[in-house]
Amino acid sequence: MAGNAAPPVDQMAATTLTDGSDSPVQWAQFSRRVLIRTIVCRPDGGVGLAGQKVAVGGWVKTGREQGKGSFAFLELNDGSCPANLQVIVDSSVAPLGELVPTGTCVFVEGELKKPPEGTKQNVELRVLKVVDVGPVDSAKYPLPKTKLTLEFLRDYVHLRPRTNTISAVARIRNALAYATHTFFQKHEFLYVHTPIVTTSDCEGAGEMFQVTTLFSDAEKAEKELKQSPLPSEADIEGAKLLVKERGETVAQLKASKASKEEITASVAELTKAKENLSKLEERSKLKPGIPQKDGKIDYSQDFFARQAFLTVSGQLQVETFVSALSSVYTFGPTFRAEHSHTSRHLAEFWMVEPEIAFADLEDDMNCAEAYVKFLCQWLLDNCLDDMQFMVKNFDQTAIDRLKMVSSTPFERISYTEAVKLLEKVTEKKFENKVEWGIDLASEHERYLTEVTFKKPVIVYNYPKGIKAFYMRLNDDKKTVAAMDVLVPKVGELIGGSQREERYDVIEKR
Ligand SMILES: NC(=O)C[C@H](N)C(=O)O
Repeated sequence: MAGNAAPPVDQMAATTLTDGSDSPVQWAQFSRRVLIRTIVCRPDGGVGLAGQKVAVGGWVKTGREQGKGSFAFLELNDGSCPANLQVIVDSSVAPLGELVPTGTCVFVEGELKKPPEGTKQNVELRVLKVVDVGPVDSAKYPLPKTKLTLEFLRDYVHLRPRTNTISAVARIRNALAYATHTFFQKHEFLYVHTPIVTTSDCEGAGEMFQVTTLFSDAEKAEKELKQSPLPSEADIEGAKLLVKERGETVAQLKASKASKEEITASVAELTKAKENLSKLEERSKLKPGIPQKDGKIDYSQDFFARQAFLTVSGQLQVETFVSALSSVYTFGPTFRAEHSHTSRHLAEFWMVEPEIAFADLEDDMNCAEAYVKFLCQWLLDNCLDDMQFMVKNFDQTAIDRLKMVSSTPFERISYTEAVKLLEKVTEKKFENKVEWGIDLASEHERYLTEVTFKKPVIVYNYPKGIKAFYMRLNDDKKTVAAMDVLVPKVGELIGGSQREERYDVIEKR
């Protein structure tokens, strides 16, 4: 972006400057600019930086010429925070016309100033030099200033990150990923990468996406066969004969003690004939379509010589690591090919899967509760402005819930108690009947957390029939040491369990 920009050399020598103020400007270490976040998101809104020189780069959110074209206001955003920096450019500094269209990329140097009384900004940038401009043809720029639907944005994948919503989501996801690593690293868990392409389907957690090259191989074979037909048997016989003849020639030359050159040349001919034969034989095996054996698809001819899938969970693989490295976690993409189009079903999502050594269900619940609280507090501490945007546009109670979840001890009740509570509910008719043994539906989970307790709830000790084989059988022989964390407006957020360590017990399940 700033490739041919002359760096403001006097300001580059140090990463901080104390130019006329006690609070220094923070220069980025790997880019010749100051992040807009470090200006406008300071507790004083940037006013303490007035008088200091900076360079900033970003994309114009809105721009307008004022004073009969004598200067322009640009609202500049560089993605480091939702807020924009107000930038003022005088017509004597640069032609204003190409700076103002929404979407224009600009890299400018200037001086931070305290704006006149009565304006909403705490600080603004008076441009001294426009270093670089990436102009936009406003007639063709597809993102108008009006609110756009997420559906509409699907057609503008390359520009989506310029929108307030997608950039806020990106910053929030980044914060949550950072918080996740911070939490587990702080507690001495080791981050383990489990395979994304796998032959394991864990507990049968969901429908799997298959990974195969059989289709592309079949298409390639079909195309090749159209271009040149298969070699005939006569072609192959002819090639075999040639190999035989060339072999005999070599033998004769050797027997008659011919010159080294003659023998080398005839060996080369023999090699050529052999190569030609093996090519023909290879091609003669080309068959159109998907390979079949005994009426079924022959996966021995697939890329991995067996069926392979995108992972639905790294759990079983990470369990092998916990048994050697103590506490570990995975954090990566998982895939489920379920045809349920709800906000709770995604074909691709990121999942955190910790495994704790020498721990029981209570440790598991303590870890889950601490982790959820940590994430909520992290968002309040690091992403409040993005969360405020979410509250305004998507989810009115999001911040209230973050505050509540981060500060309230989670209720813990057994499945049996939960069912008893739900059976007593009279003011609401559930679509799914409540009785001991059912898998709690989303409506039940949400009732418990939103109505009964009005806070996060951990339900534990579920009937063994509805839970996975690896969960530890309790002494009552009817339930397993499993738990689900339920939170308001979402329902189940985490599922976990104590692992069955008794070989004879797990073998029977
Ligand atoms: N499927 C689940 O949510 C349970 C979870 N995989 C566990 O570790 O127990």
